[in-house]
Amino acid sequence: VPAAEKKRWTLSDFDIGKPLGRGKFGHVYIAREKRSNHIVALKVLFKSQLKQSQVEHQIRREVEIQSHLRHPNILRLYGYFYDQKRVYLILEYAPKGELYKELQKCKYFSEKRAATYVASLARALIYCHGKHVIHRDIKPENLLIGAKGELKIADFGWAVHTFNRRRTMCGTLDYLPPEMVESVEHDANVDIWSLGVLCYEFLYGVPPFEAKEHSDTYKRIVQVDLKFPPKPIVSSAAKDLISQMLVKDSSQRLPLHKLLEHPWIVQNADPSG
Ligand SMILES: O=C(O)Cn1ncc2ncnc(NCCc3cnc(NC(=O)Nc4cccc(Cl)c4)s3)c21
Repeated sequence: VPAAEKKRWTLSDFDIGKPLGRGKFGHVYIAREKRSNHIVALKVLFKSQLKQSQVEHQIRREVEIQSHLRHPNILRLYGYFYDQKRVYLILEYAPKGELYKELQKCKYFSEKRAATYVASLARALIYCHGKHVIHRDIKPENLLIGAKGELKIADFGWAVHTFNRRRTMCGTLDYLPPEMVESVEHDANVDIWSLGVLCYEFLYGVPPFEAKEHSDTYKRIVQVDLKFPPKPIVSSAAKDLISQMLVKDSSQRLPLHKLLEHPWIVQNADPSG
């Protein structure tokens, strides 16, 4: 709906449908824009909660960043509006829902499915990095599934333009690379680390540095305490790729364009993504 982006949206422009999920800051509903009959997802955020979490600036940055991103594996944010108490994000609807629920159901993915997802995410991140945007919060909870089973990166609430890198801590610890856990300067290579963590979790069903206590996860990340369980059986090519991504020195991580040429990706990823 390109032309409509300039327009001032209000709640009366939409028929609201069933709730799709409830996040930390508010609920997501399926909705239909009345004039175009276009189906969207509407995320409703309470201003009170945004204020007390001091994340209003992040919403504005997210809208600004997302307004320039157009990629088949990035969930569109068409626009936003607000009323007295709430802020509404108008989002592309992902008919097959949340990836993490799919991962919980399957326990772990086949190498073909994992490689196809990782390749599509690598292409989306190459696109973002080309626009000096780093996502910084790549994890199963922020991945949705489109109508054709393709992955869509959602929630750029933690994304930044690389010229103004910030040291704020993100969501769950599991996905943070050493430089963010040690809160030193970080760059686009943080997304390569998180993609490596994601690839491991796709194949084993658990993230690589999981531990009971936060402090133990922190230690395992900064020591890059990477171990591959004996079960499920995973190819050495997959382990080789993961080992080249989960490298402490961010400049030594396998660049994303090299990832797309890695034998495990070439042999297992479905080119259509
Ligand atoms: O996820 C579900 O519950 C289920 N679901 N199922 C299908 C489906 N189709 C589309 N979207 C869904 N969900 C919304 C995904 C988001 C995209 N972008 C976001 N941005 C954001 O939350 N920003 C934000 C919030 C609070 C503070 C700050 Cl700082 C930033 S959330 C869908």
